[in-house]
Amino acid sequence: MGMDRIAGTAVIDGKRFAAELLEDIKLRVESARQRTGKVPGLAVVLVGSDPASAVYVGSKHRQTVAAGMHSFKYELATDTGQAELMALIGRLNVDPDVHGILVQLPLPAHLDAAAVIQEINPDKDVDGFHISNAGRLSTGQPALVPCTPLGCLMLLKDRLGQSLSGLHAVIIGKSNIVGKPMAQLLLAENCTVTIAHSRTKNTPALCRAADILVVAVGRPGLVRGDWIKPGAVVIDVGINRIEVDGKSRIVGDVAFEEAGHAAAITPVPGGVGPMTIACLLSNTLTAFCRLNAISAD
Ligand SMILES: Nc1nc(=O)c2c([nH]1)NC[C@@H]1CN(c3ccc(C(=O)N[C@@H](CCC(=O)O)C(=O)O)cc3)C=[N+]21
Repeated sequence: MGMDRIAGTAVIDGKRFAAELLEDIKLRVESARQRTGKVPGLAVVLVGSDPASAVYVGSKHRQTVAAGMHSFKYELATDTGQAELMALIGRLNVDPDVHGILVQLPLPAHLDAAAVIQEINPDKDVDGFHISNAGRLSTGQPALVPCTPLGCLMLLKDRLGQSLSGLHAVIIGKSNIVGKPMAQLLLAENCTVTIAHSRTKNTPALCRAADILVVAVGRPGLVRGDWIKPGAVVIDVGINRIEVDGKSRIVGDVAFEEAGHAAAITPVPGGVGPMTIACLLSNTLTAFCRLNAISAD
């Protein structure tokens, strides 16, 4: 995989990996279309007008179409009620042209996001947020896996030569969306997994033992150079908007310029972010193939 270097450290090019994955998905979408006469379809539901969410949803729409899939966008008013949203999910669950359903988070505060997610047909839950998919992942059954940790795992395997067995992975962050599913994926790869979080007492010392360090907290520069073991692979999931000299910039959770002794690190932007969207499309194709009982390639 293409990558630049800072000193001896490889900068993992997630943007390029995601672009290559998209090309591969495009070929497999065409193959699936020829075998079934049908086209995979992704429905994205956006409630309200959060500008960042609108940008992400626009990007998802463009890439879905670029991969040869159908994209259905539902843009609902901020004051949409719970019942109305649940009814829409109910219709998408049984719509034969829809194979993936994504409800953009966060939802406005008056809506019960957990209830909405549990309403999604688990076989169409391309975010992998449904309890059924979380349970499937943690018990080793075929699941739809949350996109961000799935993308992180792909980058790690590409970097470390597929087998992660026996490596010590430390994950900072215990969210249902990144930290916990990341831990399950790495356990399934036979890593030794430690999860650190805001109440962990000796996080820097734990990190210094990590062969693989995954950081998903949302605090710019949290991880300093001396938290990183020489030769470790560092995956920075953070996306933080900060002001530098009056300009808005996006940075991760790792002090990137202090990581010169890591073997490799993902940059922000251009690392994990683009992989999240590529994995969403990959999950939509996976869902389509399972719903149609065909193989994925
Ligand atoms: N149901 C749901 N599923 C999601 O997957 C979901 C969501 N809700 N809500 C919001 C977060 C955020 N998210 C990102 C996807 C791609 C980039 C991405 O491609 N970032 C680029 C560019 C960043 C930029 O310039 O804005 C990068 O890191 O290089 C970032 C963030 C998906 N999310």
